[in-house]
Amino acid sequence: MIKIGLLGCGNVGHIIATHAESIRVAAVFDILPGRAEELAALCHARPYTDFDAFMREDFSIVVEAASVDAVRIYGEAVLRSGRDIIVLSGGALADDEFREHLVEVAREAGKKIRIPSGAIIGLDNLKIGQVSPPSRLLLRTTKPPASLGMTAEARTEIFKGLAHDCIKQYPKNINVAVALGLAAGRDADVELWVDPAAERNIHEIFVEGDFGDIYVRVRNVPSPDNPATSYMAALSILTLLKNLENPLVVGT
Ligand SMILES: NC(=O)C1=CN([C@@H]2O[C@H](COP(=O)(O)OP(=O)(O)OC[C@H]3O[C@@H](n4cnc5c(N)ncnc54)[C@H](OP(=O)(O)O)[C@@H]3O)[C@@H](O)[C@H]2O)C=CC1
Ligand SMILES: O=C([O-])CC(=O)C(=O)O
Repeated sequence: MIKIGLLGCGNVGHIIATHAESIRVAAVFDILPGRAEELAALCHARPYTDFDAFMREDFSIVVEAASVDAVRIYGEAVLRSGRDIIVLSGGALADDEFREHLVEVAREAGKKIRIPSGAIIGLDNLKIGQVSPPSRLLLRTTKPPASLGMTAEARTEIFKGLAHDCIKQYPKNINVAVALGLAAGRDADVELWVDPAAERNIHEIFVEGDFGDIYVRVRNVPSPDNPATSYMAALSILTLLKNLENPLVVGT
């Protein structure tokens, strides 16, 4: 059974810990002691607020479900310790210099940085963009005001531009756009909308290229404990973990 270290004891951390059937959560880490202890008790793991002590525990992979900052702070140390890392806050990799450095560290250590599909569908075959670059790659995200931590009277576009700029302004809401770009091999265009009539976190993906065109719409149920995060993101990590050691690999 794969043993994981969970970095981040918030909403996704809870879903992973309470649905961990094919994996064992050996240790959990968070800035706040109360959060780490509460989650550890739920899944019979050891709680840590000291990162070095957390890293001395016995696990082979770290699951990051914390923040863009956490990836920047701890990513390198995880890889250098000889563990793979699953990065949900993939927005951290929008910074070219940081991403290239982290990838180089992973290469030297013989370890992997895995970015799950998270709150969207289809990162697997969007990788065709690395072979045949898309002429259009747009993510239109619409969230209810609560998911964006704001109020709004009417549907309003609050950002239009490139993913690597959007993630700086909305690091808790648009990691998917950076993941999309990393898969397809070019920075995605992003429109971010707040809509008081929306009840779900909606991601619409538009792609055009030599192959034809794609339109995908994902209407995600917000997580009960953090409406910014779609419930699907936690399921995506659980699924990635469940398949890690499966010899049959489905998807590009
Ligand atoms: N790629 C994708 O598709 C998606 C990515 N995400 C991202 O996944 C991450 C987790 O989401 P979610 O669980 O809902 O978020 P939560 O805010 O509910 O939980 C994150 C937890 O990690 C803690 N944390 C943050 N930074 C650090 C740090 N530097 N060191 C230790 N602990 C830290 C937080 O503490 P505190 O509250 O004190 O900051 C909090 O307890 C977020 O970054 C989110 O944006 C979410 C959905 C989809
Ligand atoms: O969960 C979502 O809908 C997307 C999200 O928050 C992110 O990508 O950071």
